Amino acid sequence: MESAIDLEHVSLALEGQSILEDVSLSVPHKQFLGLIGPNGGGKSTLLRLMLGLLRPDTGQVRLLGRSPRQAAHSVGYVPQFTRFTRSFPISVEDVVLMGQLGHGRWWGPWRRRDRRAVDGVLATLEIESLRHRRIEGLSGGQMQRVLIARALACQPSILLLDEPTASVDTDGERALFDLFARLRQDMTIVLISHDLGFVSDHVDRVVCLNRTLVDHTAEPITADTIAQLYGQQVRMVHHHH
Ligand SMILES: Nc1ncnc2c1ncn2[C@@H]1O[C@H](COP(=O)(O)OP(=O)(O)OP(=O)(O)O)[C@@H](O)[C@H]1O
Repeated sequence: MESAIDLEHVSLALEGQSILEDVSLSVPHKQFLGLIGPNGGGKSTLLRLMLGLLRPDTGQVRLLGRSPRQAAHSVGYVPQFTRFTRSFPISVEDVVLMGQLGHGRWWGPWRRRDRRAVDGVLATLEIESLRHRRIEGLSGGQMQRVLIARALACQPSILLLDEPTASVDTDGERALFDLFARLRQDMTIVLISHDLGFVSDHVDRVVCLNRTLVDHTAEPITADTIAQLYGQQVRMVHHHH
């Protein structure tokens, strides 16, 4: 059986600058993968390739054996929090329903079936009580859960998360990783983080991206390795729970 995600010799330059160079990565079904690396290392760009928002200059990206565009209805995406504007006067329910747009439904009044699907994801994220709240007034942790609920609304088999714990406190982080531990039973997860120590406690495998990709499956990750590869930007702190 093919992998959930397959990148073969992917290279990409943007505005004449090489961003990704000969990146190959195969993520088996239901693997929980941590993607780490310094600022500007190309992590978000790699997710954009998986989403079909960018195309590689050379090499190939396949999700579930198909092109990213063909597989889009099976992929949930949680953007970096800071890239999501919160100034719209819309409710939590509306944001979550938006997760179903582009997944085979036409714009128009929400159907009762759509709303019922939202019941399930709001319960999974334990945010039923926020359903009719405007998103402007939510805390960072609450908003992060809303964005994850939105990504789950299409019942994806691949979930891509760009720094989902960046704007939540330590308790919130722990709660999110408990959630990911449940979700990973049903889907493949790729999670971008700066925090190697925290991530490596929870994921199956860690890969580091700094224009080229280094797979740490085979070798133990030490603070020295990280410092040599990436300087001090990646934290190597083990959190004790
Ligand atoms: N549309 C674009 N045009 C030109 N350069 C871009 C574009 N998008 C990203 N870049 C550059 O590509 C590089 C990688 O950016 P990317 O956002 O993928 O890194 P990242 O690893 O996700 O970083 P961070 O941890 O800061 O989010 C950066 O140097 C960035 O300036």
